[in-house]
Formats: sequence, structure tokens, C-alpha cells
Amino acid sequence: MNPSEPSVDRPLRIALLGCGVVGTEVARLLTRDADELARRVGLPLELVGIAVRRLDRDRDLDVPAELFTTDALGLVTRGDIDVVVEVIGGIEPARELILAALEAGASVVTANKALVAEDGARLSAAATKAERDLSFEAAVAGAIPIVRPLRESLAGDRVQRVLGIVNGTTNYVLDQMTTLGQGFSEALEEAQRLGYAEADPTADIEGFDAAAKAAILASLAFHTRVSLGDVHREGISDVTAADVRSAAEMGCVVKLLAICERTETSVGARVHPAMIPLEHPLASVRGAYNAVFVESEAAGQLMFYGPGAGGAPTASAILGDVVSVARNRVREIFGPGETTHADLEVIDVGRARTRYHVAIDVQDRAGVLAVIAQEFARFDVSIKNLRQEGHGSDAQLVIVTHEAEDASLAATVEALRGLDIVRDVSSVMRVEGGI
Ligand SMILES: NC(=O)C1=CN([C@@H]2O[C@H](COP(=O)(O)OP(=O)(O)OC[C@H]3O[C@@H](n4cnc5c(N)ncnc54)[C@H](O)[C@@H]3O)[C@@H](O)[C@H]2O)C=CC1
Ligand SMILES: N[C@@H](CC=O)C(=O)O
Ligand code: NA
Repeated sequence: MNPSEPSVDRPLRIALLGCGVVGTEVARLLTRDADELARRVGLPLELVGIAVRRLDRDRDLDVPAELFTTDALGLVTRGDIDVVVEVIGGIEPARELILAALEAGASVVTANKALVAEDGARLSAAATKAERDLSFEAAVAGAIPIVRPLRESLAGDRVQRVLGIVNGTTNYVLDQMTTLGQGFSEALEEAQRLGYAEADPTADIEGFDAAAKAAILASLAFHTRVSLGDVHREGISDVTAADVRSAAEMGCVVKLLAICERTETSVGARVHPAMIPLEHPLASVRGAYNAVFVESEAAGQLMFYGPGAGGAPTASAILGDVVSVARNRVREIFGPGETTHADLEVIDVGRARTRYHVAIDVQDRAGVLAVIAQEFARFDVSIKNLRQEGHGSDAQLVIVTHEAEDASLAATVEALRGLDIVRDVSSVMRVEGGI
């Protein structure tokens, strides 16, 4: 047989698990674009079942009522499904359903970064064993193609660093605070209303969602298994209006960044708010948009930009995966799985090196500056610039450091907090993106 000839000659059956913000758009596109998709795949794609939690909900979706079922496990194990699309989210029952789907012979497309970051190794092994595809483009940065570029286009290069704005909700909230002076809660409610936030928005605000994406990005970029627990995580709930103002005074903007870096022998991944210079390409990423900045040895600097959240953009990435795995199903082949052969050491955030912005509330008297500077020097943290704001009981020193180890900066801050001339270390924020 000619390997380019289709070896399946019936419609491919698609099962959809979950019909919320993303699932609704996936079902809509599969139905609306059925003819076009059939031509792209070579065979029709038939949506044969939609697993939901409740049948009695009003849905703004023009599909036959008999497609809906509350028996998700029954749907994926009925034995004739070619592709399962999982958009339920969370760990269980999504994991159980994906494993059952693969075992039953279906390829799987998922948007579930939490699950892929926590248990990607197990899912990937199950896909390899079943000789089926497991695709998750929508799991990182929504509509933006980044999983496939890292897994395929850059597979021959050596990626050194990935710096990304990968959470639409927090970027939206920070942007509204920065540009409109909107309050935190008001901006978050708006992000929820627009369908950007996770079911529990704490996952967005406290950086869990971005940390899951960082784990996936680091695993793909460095051919090394990096799990959610390996990623240092800080969210945006402690970012104050004063931090935003301070950033602006330095010609910077505050963003929640996911940073994945490698050295010759190790990799590290961290998520935290950071100040970045206005001239950095990531500084102009507004609203719920995402962007991923990749630095690799041969290619140099690459930037991937686009809508990172929302039903339709996420459905676009899912449909791309569906077409891709459906084409493989037609030919009874499966695409590249994960490569973790590099198996580099995953290091703790303490060994990461960056610059810092530190605001210290001090007593305004002679000699204070020297004492503070001495503490920085004691831990080998070199000061780049320093300015005083306010006077008397309002006096504050704002210090920007040269690049230093995270552990050294943490030790410096702890020592500063122990000084009687220090009333408070009111803000510590990393400064990233020197390009
Ligand atoms: N909303 C977004 O912008 C993006 C979401 N994602 C991911 O896509 C997935 C889905 O997200 P959303 O659609 O926003 O969430 P959602 O909460 O709107 O939808 C999830 C749906 O799954 C249903 N569900 C829960 N348990 C179920 C079960 N056992 N059987 C059948 N249905 C069940 C819920 O009732 C809900 O309707 C998540 O993994 C999320 O992280 C990824 C990228 C962007
Ligand atoms: N809640 C996520 C949705 C996409 O992954 C976000 O805000 O980015
Ligand atoms: Na994506």
C-alpha cells in the first residue's frame, strides 16, 4: 500500500468531554465547518457524543440533543471513537477519562495544562503504548502555536531560554490596573465574565496556571521532564499600586512572567511578577493576549504572540490538533511523542540569577544608607542604583541590583528585615528582560 493513501475509509468519530466555555466553541466549529474540515482531513469528522455534567442546561449550541450524555466514561470506552477532545479541566476525572480513551484506541486532544504538567509522563507513556496521539497545543498560551513549534520546528536547535506571558487573566488584570487604574477585584470580575479565568480563578491569580504552562514549555524546550512541582511559583495578589508606579518610574511595566532557562547541565522554571523594560517586546502585550519569547542557539530570538485565553481562540488550537491527529488516524500513524532524553538536572529557584527592585522603608537618619549598602555587599549582591523617596517617617530607599543569585537576594532581604533602622521591606520584585 502507498503510505500516503488513506487506510481508513469511514467518517472519523469525535467525542467531546466538557461543554463549557471552550467545549461549546469546539462543538460549534466542528459542526459549522464540517465540510471544510472533511476536505482538510480527507474524511468527514463526525461529532458523535458530548459528555456534560448536566443534561438540563440551556446551551447556545445547534447540535442534536441526543449527542449529550452524562456518561463520559461510557462514551470514551464504547470502542469506536477515533478522537477524544477533553475540555473538562482539572485532574480527575479528566485523567481517568484520557487514559481510558487511549486504552480504547482513541487519540486524545486536551487543553488541560494542569493535568499535562502534573502527570504528563504517564499520559505520554499511555499514548505511546496505545500507538495513538496525545496533543495539547491549547494547553499553553491558547491559540498561539507554541507547543508544536517547540516540539517540531525547533527540534533541531538548542533552546536556551523561554520567557512568556502565558496567563491571559493576570495579564488582563495587570493591564487594567496599569492603564486604567482599575481595582484588582473589578478587573478580575471582568476577566471572569469574558471567559478567560479558570473555573477557580485562584489558579490564575496565584500563578498555578502559568506554572503548569511553564512546566510544559520547559519539558518541551529542554527535552527534560519538568513537572508542576519543579516550578517556583508566585502570583500577582501581592502586586501593589506602588509597585506598578515604581515600575513606571523606572521605564518598566509589571507582568506575570513564566521563565524557563537552561545551562549546559541544568534547567530551571519559575513564575513570578517582574518588571520588564518598556522597550522589551513582552511589555506591549496587552489585555488577555499572551506572548512567548524564545531564545535559541541557531535561530536567535523568536516571538510568538496572540490570544491566550477565551473560548474561540482556544478552540482554534484544539481544532488544529484535531485535524492533525485525524490526518494521522486516516493513515494509521501517530506523531512524535515527548522527548526527555536530555534529562538535565532541574534546579531550585535559589540558583536562578536576575536583577531585583527592592523598596525598603527606613528611618531617615545619618548612616542608614551605609548600613543598608553593607548588607547587600555582605551577601554579594551588587547595587546598580539607589534613590530615596519621602522623608522622616515616610522615608523609603528604592534599590535596583545588578544580576545576583536568588538565594543571595533572599538572604539579604531577611537580614534587612532584622535591622532596627528598617521599618519594612515593602516590595521585592525581580527585573527581567534585558535584551
Ligand atoms: N477558558 C480558556 O480561556 C482556556 C481554557 N483552557 C482549558 O480548557 C479546559 C476547559 O476550560 P473551560 O471551558 O474554560 O472551563 P469550563 O469550566 O467553562 O468548562 C468545563 C466544563 O466541563 C464540565 N464538566 C466537569 N466535570 C465533568 C464531567 N465529569 N463530565 C462532563 N463534563 C464535566 C463542566 O460542567 C463545565 O461545563 C480547562 O482544562 C482549561 O484549563 C485552556 C486554554 C484557555
Ligand atoms: N485561565 C487561563 C486560560 C488559558 O489558558 C488564562 O487566563 O490564561
Ligand atoms: Na497554544
